[in-house]
Amino acid sequence: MEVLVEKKGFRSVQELALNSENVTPDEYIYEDGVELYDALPFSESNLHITVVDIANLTSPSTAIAQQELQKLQSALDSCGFFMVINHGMTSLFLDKVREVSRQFFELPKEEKQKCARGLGTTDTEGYGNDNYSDLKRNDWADRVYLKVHPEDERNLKLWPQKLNDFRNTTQQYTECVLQLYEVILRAMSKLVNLEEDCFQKECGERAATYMRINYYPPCPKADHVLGLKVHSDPSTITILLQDKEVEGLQVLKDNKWFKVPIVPDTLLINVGDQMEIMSNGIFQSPVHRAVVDSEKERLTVVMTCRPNSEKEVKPIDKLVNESRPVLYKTVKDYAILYPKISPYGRPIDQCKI
Ligand SMILES: O=C(O)CCC(=O)C(=O)O
Ligand SMILES: [Fe+2]
Repeated sequence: MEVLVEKKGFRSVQELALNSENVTPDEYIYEDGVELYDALPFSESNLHITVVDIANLTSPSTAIAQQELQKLQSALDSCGFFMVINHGMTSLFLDKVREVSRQFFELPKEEKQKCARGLGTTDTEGYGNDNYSDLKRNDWADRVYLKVHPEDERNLKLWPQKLNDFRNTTQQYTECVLQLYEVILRAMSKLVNLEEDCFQKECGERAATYMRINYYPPCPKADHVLGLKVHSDPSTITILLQDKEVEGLQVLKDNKWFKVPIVPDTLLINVGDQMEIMSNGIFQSPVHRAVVDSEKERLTVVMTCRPNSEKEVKPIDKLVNESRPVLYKTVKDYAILYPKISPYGRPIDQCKI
């Protein structure tokens, strides 16, 4: 397995960072520096991101829930990202999720390789990175990408065997995330005056959740590489656990890049492309990217929730009318297909009618 992976060019960024003797290979380098990438200016200020209180959102008091819904609305209108508090997960538990994720990257190379992804472009699950020889630039990151739900569709041979707590913690985290997911989808349905379970129904039975652990080693040329290219997420929504100390996520707003600050104990949520399609463009998926640090590693744990890959996803009928005609084509298995067609920026632009 290892030989095959090496022969076909899998090169872990983690190893590269250790062995590079301060030389960063060209295929990672943006010559003009990442601040100028796409000629979009960079703001030194942090983006203001609305904090939504899940306890309020689910409060039996209509007035309290309504007030919180308005906050969610303003977050979705302003940048498509929001933070949540009172989500039911303790600080200690979130630390545990980060810890088992980090432990994966501390495993010996041979152990990590046992979980290596296949090499086909649709074999995305497992350990590796998304650096293909036909891309112009590589990302300064390795990742582990695993289907965590539905449980009987887990590909357990790609899960690390030597980490005792990995499976339990991931199981627990998945359960918590699925609950949160439901609360958010219900709230978003309410915001567009649909039945509360409408978005969930649109995702089909056995909708999928994937966990993606992003590991960004430090890079001596940090201001000339990207940890993750400019993209929007192909998910319905994405639930992101940030690194505890090291910032790196940036969001595009009004043609400027803004830093997303770390707020302890919150989770960060963003709209994905398939929600944009279902909502007929009422909710928009934000464009974002990750930068890396010159000295410190960074780790994020991302849960992407998305429709069943067999389900046709299209704008919901009730959100189509004379003033808002159908804006998107019907798609199927979007999360696999579209990023391959357009690995930069917003593949969803190709679904616009
Ligand atoms: O690591 C981050 O901050 C961003 C991760 C991300 O955008 C993704 O995994 O889709
Ligand atoms: Fe993303």
